[in-house]
Amino acid sequence: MTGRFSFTLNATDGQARTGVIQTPRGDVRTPAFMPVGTAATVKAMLPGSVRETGADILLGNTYHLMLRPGAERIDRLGGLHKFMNWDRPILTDSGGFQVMSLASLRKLTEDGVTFSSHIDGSKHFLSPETSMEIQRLLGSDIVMAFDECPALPASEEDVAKSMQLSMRWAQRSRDAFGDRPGHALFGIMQGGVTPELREESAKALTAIGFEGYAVGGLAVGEGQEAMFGVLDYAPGFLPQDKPRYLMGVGKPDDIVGAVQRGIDMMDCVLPSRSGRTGQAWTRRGQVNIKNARHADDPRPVDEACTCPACRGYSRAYLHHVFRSGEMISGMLLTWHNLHYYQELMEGMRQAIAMGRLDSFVAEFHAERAQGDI
Ligand SMILES: CCCSCc1cc(N)cc2c(=O)[nH]c(N)nc12
Ligand SMILES: [Zn+2]
Repeated sequence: MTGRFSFTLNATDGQARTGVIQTPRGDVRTPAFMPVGTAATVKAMLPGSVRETGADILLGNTYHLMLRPGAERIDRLGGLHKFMNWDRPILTDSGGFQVMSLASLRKLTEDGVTFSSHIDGSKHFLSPETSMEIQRLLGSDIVMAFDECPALPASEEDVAKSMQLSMRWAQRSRDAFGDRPGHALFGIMQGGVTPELREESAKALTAIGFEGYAVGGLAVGEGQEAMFGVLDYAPGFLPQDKPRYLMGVGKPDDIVGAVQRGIDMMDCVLPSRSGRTGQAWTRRGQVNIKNARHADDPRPVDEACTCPACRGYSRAYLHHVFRSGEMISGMLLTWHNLHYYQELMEGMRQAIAMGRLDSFVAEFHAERAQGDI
């Protein structure tokens, strides 16, 4: 595969930016929302359907794929793109975050993390070097540095120690990544909610040099106010000419606020996970389709939505198939939610390009304030 990885900023509006990440497997329009395909699938969706919602890039998980089916097996079968039938860009997380949230019997040292699989209890080891190798075997286009995301609550001293470990791991990730034209390695800023630690982390990562920079250590229970408090300054510590990725975010209003504060890329399981539980995200807020009030409602979830769920089905039908536990229920609402998220991103990209993000955001909040009808 030939071609380069590059990022072009096309317009700014306040702190917000819109641009394009060019990769050999295709362009990623920013600000971008990246659906999560944890175990080589965006749950309840075909790859072609995910593309139809407007997604330019998907996420994969080193932790899950190394445990099952195994990175070597995926490599032997032609890599993750071929394996999951998605030929556009894939970003993979480095695994440390998932180890700390999913695995058992974890032992963290300077060298890396040993842990037991949450699937079968087998023993594994992840380090910057093994994470880079796994992500190379998967063939992902954007590789994340191996980091540690401290669980809350954590003292400032512990957050500082954890961030400094992650910065040493960032250097080791860079060294192990090697020279891979067309592929990108992103560093991950840590530092909790302490400006000085965030700045120290940004300086360390910038000195190492990455093709993009993530803001990690957020969306871990700190709440939107604290998260926005960090985003009011942290993106500004990062290089202006490189993509900024806020990990694990979020609800639609989190995403809008993050874009306003200079974030270019986000990912979250929320639209797909909540779609499987009957939660629809709309311009007018959340709709719990399992609520009895929808049992006889002939209207679509959102009259203005052009997704297959809204074009072809009533709330009454969706209510019925969720109540009956039919597989189509999660398929339809996952599709609707991802479609809504991508429409929100396209709306912000256009608004930034026209210098009217503020009025777009005002309209976004005004519509949600009306609530569902
Ligand atoms: C497929 C999931 C990607 S985002 C996972 C994630 C989510 C959140 N909230 C934080 C972090 C973090 O600090 N570091 C890393 N590697 N990942 C994080
Ligand atoms: Zn819809």
